[in-house]
Amino acid sequence: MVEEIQFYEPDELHGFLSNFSPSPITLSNVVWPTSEHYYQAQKFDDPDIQNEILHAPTPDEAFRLSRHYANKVKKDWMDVRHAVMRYIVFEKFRQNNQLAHLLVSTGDKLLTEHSHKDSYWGDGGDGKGQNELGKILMEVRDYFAEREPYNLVHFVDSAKLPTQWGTFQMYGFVEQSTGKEHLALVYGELDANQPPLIRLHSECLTGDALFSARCDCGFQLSRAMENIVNAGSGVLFYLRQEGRGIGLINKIRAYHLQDNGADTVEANEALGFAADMRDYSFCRGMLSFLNIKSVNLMTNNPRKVKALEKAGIDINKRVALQEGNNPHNNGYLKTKAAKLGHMFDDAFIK
Ligand SMILES: Nc1nc2c(ncn2[C@@H]2O[C@H](COP(=O)(O)OP(=O)(O)OP(=O)(O)O)[C@@H](O)[C@H]2O)c(=O)[nH]1
Ligand SMILES: [Zn+2]
Repeated sequence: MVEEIQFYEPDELHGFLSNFSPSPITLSNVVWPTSEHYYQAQKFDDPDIQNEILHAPTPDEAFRLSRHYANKVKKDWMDVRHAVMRYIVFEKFRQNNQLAHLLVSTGDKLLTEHSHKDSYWGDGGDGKGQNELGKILMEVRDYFAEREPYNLVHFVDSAKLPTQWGTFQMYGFVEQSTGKEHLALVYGELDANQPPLIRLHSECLTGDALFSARCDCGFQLSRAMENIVNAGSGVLFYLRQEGRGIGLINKIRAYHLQDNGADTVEANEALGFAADMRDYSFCRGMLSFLNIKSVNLMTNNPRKVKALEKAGIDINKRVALQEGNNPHNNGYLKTKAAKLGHMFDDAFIK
């Protein structure tokens, strides 16, 4: 059975699908506050009425004004209204990245405008209406669903995550090509015109959760979260790339080989893996969802910088994150510098 999403009020769970939900749309230097404002204004040829609707304080008021001027609606309106609606709904999602991601994340569910007032755009309240708005939304969804970055990850839900440093908002995503679940922990308000401080942290269960001193991951994770809070805003992406992409059990095998003298790169190769199996291309989906185009990236890894650049993300600045050098990981850090190119200050790994 096909699952259905019914929407109507803009402040309900799937309210972003409603034409009444706030979604600025710029057309010929004019900013329409909602698709409803634009749609109602197009009923008239009179520029004064159009202008009055454009400046209506709410979409409800835009709707009311259009009813008020009902006798001035242009003659061919019924012939063109579907095309007008299709155009503005497409623009709404094309110009509001996060809304396009949310739309694609509805998957293949049936989208229904559940309106007892409208049996053309909506389902008429009894399910017998034509649901033309729902059909347009599904058509727009099909368009974005096959395109990057919308097809890279699906956003699922978001919730608060209080931590010892501060309260983050945690966003959950599913990578479409692998089914892996990734997180973005957002702190503070992101400013669309300022590159935020971010960390792309590759999962390391042993270091991040089990206090391992074999690597520097856990130390870097805490410092990155602290730095983000101190900066006032930023994002920690927690990427499920355990063991540089070989998985936890293979990492244990690699550690076993290292217990017997191999270094971290030799161990991977002995197991038949490349030194680093991580792919970062899906990160563009999460960054786009958060409307981030340029970043200040906390990392010592030049491959990460290159991979992100290749994925179309501008690295405004690299910020070193040198943490947790200790007798158990000193050899590992030296190998990372020598063989994987990690940029450490000499004083840090001496
Ligand atoms: N295969 C393998 N993975 C490891 C080993 N030690 C740590 N890892 C994994 O390496 C990943 C972290 O990579 P690092 O090279 O420490 O750091 P990075 O992410 O490349 O670079 P930074 O951004 O500077 O931290 C995590 O997924 C760890 O689980 C190891 O000996 N073998
Ligand atoms: Zn680690």
